[in-house]
Amino acid sequence: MKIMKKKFKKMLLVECDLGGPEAGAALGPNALYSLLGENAELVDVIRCAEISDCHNTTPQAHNLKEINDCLYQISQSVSEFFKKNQNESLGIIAGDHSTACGSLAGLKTANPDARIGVIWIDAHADIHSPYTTPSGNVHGMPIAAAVGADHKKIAINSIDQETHAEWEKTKRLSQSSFTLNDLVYIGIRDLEQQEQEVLEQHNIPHYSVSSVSRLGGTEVATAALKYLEHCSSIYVSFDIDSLDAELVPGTGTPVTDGLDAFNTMKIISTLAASDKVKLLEVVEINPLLDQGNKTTELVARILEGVF
Ligand SMILES: NC(=[NH2+])NCCC[C@H](N)C(=O)O
Ligand SMILES: [Mn+2]
Repeated sequence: MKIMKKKFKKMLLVECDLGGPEAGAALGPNALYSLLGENAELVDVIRCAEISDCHNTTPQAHNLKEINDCLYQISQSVSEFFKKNQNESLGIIAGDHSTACGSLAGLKTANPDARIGVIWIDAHADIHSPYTTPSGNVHGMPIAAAVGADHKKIAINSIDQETHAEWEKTKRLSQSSFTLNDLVYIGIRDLEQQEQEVLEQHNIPHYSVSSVSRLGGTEVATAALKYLEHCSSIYVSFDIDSLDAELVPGTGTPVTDGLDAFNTMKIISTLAASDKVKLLEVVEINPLLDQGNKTTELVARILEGVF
């Protein structure tokens, strides 16, 4: 039997569902981890507060106070890992997408001089701020937090004092780990007007689902890596709602007309093969919404050979 050498053998779990519309995504990391087999080595488990314990005093960014506590822990854990294991890679399985800016902050802290590129595989652009969010859900905001953007010129919300104070803290914790010049999207198809404007203004490249079907996952991933050629480290965020809604019932914000499993597997394996890809994060599995274990099992299969 051929023993495959998996790139992301060391795993961090982040159990958080404070950033999405409902509870359950905090159970995703364990559900997926339990399918990975004994080769996956756990480096840390970070548990965020439970929704029922949050007072939600930040109406334009729900539960942001508790999410900030979580971001701090993630950033510490990730930076410690990379300081100790300079040439290694880390896999993260997180709950909702709100904590991704914490992972990026950790990578940045460990390598302050690195120019970090980001490949964001998602149905959504997740580039809102509390000033532009339609829902107040923080899982729609991690990119704005990571780059330190408010988008005040295109605001639709005025934000209260506490939301303001916590958002300032989120941006501080996120440490401007990268810039919008070093971002590529794959699979996005459900964006608000404000997000469209930000993407156009910054000329952020995105590969649509139809371009992935036309060109193939390998070619798209290769092109994304090429676009980020000048970056020294790359972070990949894989939101499972990038996949077609039919394939992933166990996620909080499913969107139709998404990626197929084969091309997604090609994208992930091509990205993972790049030495520059240091962090691969998988998010938004919600076992409470799943049909049996259909979603988690599919994601585990997509990650086979990588995680
Ligand atoms: N990571 C996610 N699933 N994000 C969904 C965001 C949906 C919508 N754009 C919002 O901000 O509420
Ligand atoms: Mn997302």
